[in-house]
Amino acid sequence: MATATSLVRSPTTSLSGKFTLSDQKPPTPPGQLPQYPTQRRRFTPLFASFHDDSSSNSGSKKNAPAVELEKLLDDAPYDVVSKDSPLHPRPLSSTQFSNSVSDGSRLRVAYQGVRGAYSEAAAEKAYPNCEAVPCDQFDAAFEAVEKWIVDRAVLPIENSLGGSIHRNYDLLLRHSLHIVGEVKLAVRHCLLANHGVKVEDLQRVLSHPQALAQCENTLTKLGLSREALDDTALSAKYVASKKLKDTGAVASSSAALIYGLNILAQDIQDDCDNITRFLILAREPIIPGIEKPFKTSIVFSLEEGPGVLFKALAVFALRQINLTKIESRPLRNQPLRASDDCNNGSKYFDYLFYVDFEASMADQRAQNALRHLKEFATFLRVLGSYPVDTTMI
Ligand SMILES: O=C(O)C(=O)C[C@]1(C(=O)O)C=C[C@@H](O)C=C1
Repeated sequence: MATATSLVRSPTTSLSGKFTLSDQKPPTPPGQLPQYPTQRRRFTPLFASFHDDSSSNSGSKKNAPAVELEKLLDDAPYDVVSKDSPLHPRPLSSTQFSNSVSDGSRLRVAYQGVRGAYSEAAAEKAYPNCEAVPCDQFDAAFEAVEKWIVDRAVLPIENSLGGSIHRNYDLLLRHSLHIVGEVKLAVRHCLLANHGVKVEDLQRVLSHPQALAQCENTLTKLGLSREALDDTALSAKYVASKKLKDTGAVASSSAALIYGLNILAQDIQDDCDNITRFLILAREPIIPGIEKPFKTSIVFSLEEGPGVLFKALAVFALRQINLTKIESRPLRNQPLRASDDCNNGSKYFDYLFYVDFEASMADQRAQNALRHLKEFATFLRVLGSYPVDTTMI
C-alpha cells in the first residue's frame, strides 16, 4: 500500500541545490516530442516543509466555508498520532514547492486532499507502490508535476452521479501536462461521526460538494444541513479534531479509520454504482499503442455557424469512432463573440469542446479524423492518448 513520503525517508541533502523557478523545465513546444532528461534532479525535502508553521495552508483557507478551518491543522489533537507526526503530512501547496525532494526511488503521485481522500485511493489504484503526495488544491497538483516535485498527478474529472469536475477541465488547458491514463474508482460513502454520537444527534454534515451531491437523497431524508469542504477526508479530520457532537462527515471508511471516527451508515450514495473517473497526468505523453483498448482526449474550438458542431462530431462518426464524453466549457479569454450578421446584433458564447473518443492516436482512423477536424477547427489540442481502465466494466 502507498504511504506518505515522510514515513519512509529521512530528509536528504539536495545534490543539485534548491529547486527554484529557474530550474523549471520549459514546456515542450506543441507538435514536438518531449525530451527526457538524462539524469533525474534531486530536490530538498518536501515534507520538511509540512511541519514548518511559516508555510500556511493558504489555498484551503481561501475557500473555507462557515466552519473554522484556520486552526484545523494547528490544533488537531489525535489520540494516537500527534499533529507533527509524518502520519499526518500537511497537504502541499504551491508556495511550498521550494522545499521538496524526490530521490527517484518510488513514483511520487500528487492528489488533491488529505489522507483518506478518494483521490488518494485512486492514486494507489493507479500505482500500487507509489508515494501518494497530498496537495491542498487541484492547481497545486498540476504545478507539482510541472515543477518535477512529483512524477504524476491523479485528479477527478467526472462522476457517474455528480457529473463533470469543471475545474479540472479548465486546468487541463491552462497547464501543459499530458493525460497518460485513467482510473475508475467505486466511491462508497459512509456517514461518520465521533464515538458515542448517534444519527439522531446530528444537525449537519461536512464533505466535498461532489460527495454531498452524490448522497443528496439520503441526507435529505435524514434532514441534515450540509457544508462543503475541500475534500471528504478533510471533513472527517475536522469532525474528529473538534470532537463535534452535532456534526458528521461524509467520507470513506479509510478516513474513519485514519481519524478515529465511527461509521454510522455505509453506502449512503444515492446509487450503488457511484463511480468517479480520474485522469493520470504526466509531463510527457506515452507512446500510444493498439495492442489494448485506448482512448484519446482532445479539446477544440469552432467558428460559429449552423451545423458546425455536427460537422465536427461527424469526423468521428464517419470513421466508426465511438465518442465516450463531450463537455463544453466557456472560452474564457473570449466569452462573447458578435454575430457576423450585423443586422442580427446578437452575441454568442464561445466554447471549448472536450471530447473523449475510443481510438488510439496510433490508429490511422484517429489520425485521419483529427486531420479532418483541423481543417475547420479554430483550435485543436490532443490532451492524451491512453489505455482505457476496463476494471469497472
Ligand atoms: O474529496 C475527496 O475525497 C476526493 O477525492 C474528491 C472527489 C471529487 O472531487 O469528486 C473524488 C471522488 C468523489 O467523487 C468525491 C470527491
